[in-house]
Amino acid sequence: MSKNRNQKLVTPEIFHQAVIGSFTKLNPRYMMKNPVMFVVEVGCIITLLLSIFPGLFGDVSAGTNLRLYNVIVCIILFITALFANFAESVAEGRGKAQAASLKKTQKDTKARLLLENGTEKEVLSSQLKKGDVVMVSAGEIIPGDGEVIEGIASVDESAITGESAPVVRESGGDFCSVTGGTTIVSDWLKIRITSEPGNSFLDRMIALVEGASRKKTPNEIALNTLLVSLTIIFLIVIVTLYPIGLYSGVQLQTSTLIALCVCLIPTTIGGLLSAIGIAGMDRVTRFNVIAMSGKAVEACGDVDTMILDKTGTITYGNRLAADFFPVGGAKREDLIRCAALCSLKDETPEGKSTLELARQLGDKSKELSGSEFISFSAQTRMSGVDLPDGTKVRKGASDAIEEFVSKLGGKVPSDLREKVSEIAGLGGTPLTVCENNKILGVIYLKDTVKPGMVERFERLRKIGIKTIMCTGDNALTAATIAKEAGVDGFVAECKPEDKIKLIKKEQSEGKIVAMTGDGTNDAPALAQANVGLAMNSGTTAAKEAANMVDLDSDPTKILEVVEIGKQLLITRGSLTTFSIANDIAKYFAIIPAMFMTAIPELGVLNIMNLATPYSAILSALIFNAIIIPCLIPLAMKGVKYRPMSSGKILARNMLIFGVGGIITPFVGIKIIDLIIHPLLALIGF
Ligand SMILES: Nc1ncnc2c1ncn2[C@@H]1O[C@H](COP(=O)(O)OP(=O)(O)OP(=O)(O)O)[C@@H](O)[C@H]1O
Ligand SMILES: [K+]
Ligand SMILES: [Mg+2]
Repeated sequence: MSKNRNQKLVTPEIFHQAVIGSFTKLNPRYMMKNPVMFVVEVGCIITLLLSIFPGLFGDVSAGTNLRLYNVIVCIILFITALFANFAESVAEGRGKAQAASLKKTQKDTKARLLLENGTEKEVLSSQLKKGDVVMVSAGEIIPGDGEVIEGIASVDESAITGESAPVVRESGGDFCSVTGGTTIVSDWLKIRITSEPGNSFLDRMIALVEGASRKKTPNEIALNTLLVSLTIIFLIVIVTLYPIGLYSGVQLQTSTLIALCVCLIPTTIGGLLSAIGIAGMDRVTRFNVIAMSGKAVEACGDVDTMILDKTGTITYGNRLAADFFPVGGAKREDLIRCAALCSLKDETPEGKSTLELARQLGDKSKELSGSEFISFSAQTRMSGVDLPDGTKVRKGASDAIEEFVSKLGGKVPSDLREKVSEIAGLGGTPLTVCENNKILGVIYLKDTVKPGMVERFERLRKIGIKTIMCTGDNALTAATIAKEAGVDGFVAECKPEDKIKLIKKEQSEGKIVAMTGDGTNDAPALAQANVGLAMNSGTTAAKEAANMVDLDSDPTKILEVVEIGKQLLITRGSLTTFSIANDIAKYFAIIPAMFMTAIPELGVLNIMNLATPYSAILSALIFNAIIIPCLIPLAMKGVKYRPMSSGKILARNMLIFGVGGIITPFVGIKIIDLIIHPLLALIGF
């Protein structure tokens, strides 16, 4: 995980940039995108005018310096707007810092383009087009995103993943994808470029972490609408207060009305909203996951169902051959020989380890010239070889082999089922081996459930997420592993298209579905899922279909990403509750103080016992401003939560942030009042 990524909330550099950003974002054209803060800015401009022409709107003052009062309100409003901009700039700054380190990787490098006549031509990496084929050898930088079409090499991807251990990339299979900017450490690769210039993975990643391509998410838009409605309501309240004041013999000054308005509109959440969203994406990036949009991160928070692969996700995935069991009276040597024969060219972990075990047991079978190898596919669930003499040797899922043998007129030995069940009962994968129409026996493939899985699924269950394990394995193995890992459900003998069916079924019940995938096979399912997390090592098709990519290619990462999404939603909900509760509390703090002199009965409501109306208003306004930077750390880090159902989380947070939101301003405003009242008294307020 992001070991070399900066974990500090704000570095001096980010702080510096954010201060500059706070001012440049004051541009009204930019502020308008955030209507709540725009109202603050308009208020600031009006009070500025009133600082120059105090009598502009016919305000009168009884004994106090009206101009000075307007100046003070104007300054506090200005600072409020700056604080909100600062929050957003800090969040953006963290992304920009990451983008800067990525950009270092993005320099133009030389590339060796292979021409059709077989010769090489040196070009710049920026000139490479989709479909070009390049040669890259040890020590050279891979000039663009692509797929390996020949060769096998170890690649240092630390430039983008921060992970220093090199990874193997090879043609075919699920580890054929390479990213521009990474370096080949040993051997060579022939690569077909898969991205157009300027639209590489790195380009898109930089744009995303910089926030350049950030769009408001549907939830943000909905919340914004709510905030705007509240703002309009409070504007109306303030406008009607003026005649009410006149009627009861108080002439409220324009600055007071503006101050009151700003205190009442939801500036806290208005100022922190985009920072919360950016921070959510940033937190995902820190886990070395690139989210293609804020919407994707947010969807994580709504996930109800998580679909996980068994092999490689729940288990280690390097299924190792552990033993050979002959059936139907076949000789063990024959079983081992055939298992080895059909694994000679099988590059899967299953194939490699079968061959290895066979060799350990003394097998010496060699490739016969003219043999035709049939590689494994998830569709057929078997692999094998057709020998020059026409003999067909296969290994694969037992039901697939049984069908294969039956078609050739063979019989299924009576003791096969028993052996298969025995292996499956241990959570292992049985691979049945046949030579033409004769079943010889079973290979026992062992795989282990990763440690800590039970706890992780338990956590997910508590937050109301259902986990379903998908596997191409037989039902018994699936059931055993599912039980051991503690998933809620499983689908056995699952083909790629079954995954899409499963996703669609869940979605038709109104569920939000998350899944991970690596191969091209997974691309349609990744696209269908609400949250699709592709492995960086996977094929380009899978990466393009997904809305998130894990640079570390760790399929279990989906568990963390979903929790980050949940945390984003909880943080936003909590701070919205806090903000609105705050505003209501301020109402009760200021109104009695304002009307106290004219309507002494209101004195009963003045429970806070604030010194003077001026002190009350300015204390509330100051509190309103400083609460924004005080909440930046919470907005960025996210509200801590314990795994429990959404309903419980909501109730708990309503209590903490709602009640807290009502109490905090009472305490805060009172303290500020105690501090500023003597100062105000000095200048005649
Ligand atoms: N190299 C192989 N040769 C022949 N058969 C294989 C090979 N690898 C796997 N199989 C068989 O095909 C089945 C399906 O494999 P597949 O990789 O699609 O799913 P899986 O690895 O069991 O599950 P998951 O979906 O979690 O990866 C396996 O259960 C096994 O019986
Ligand atoms: K407010
Ligand atoms: Mg598999």
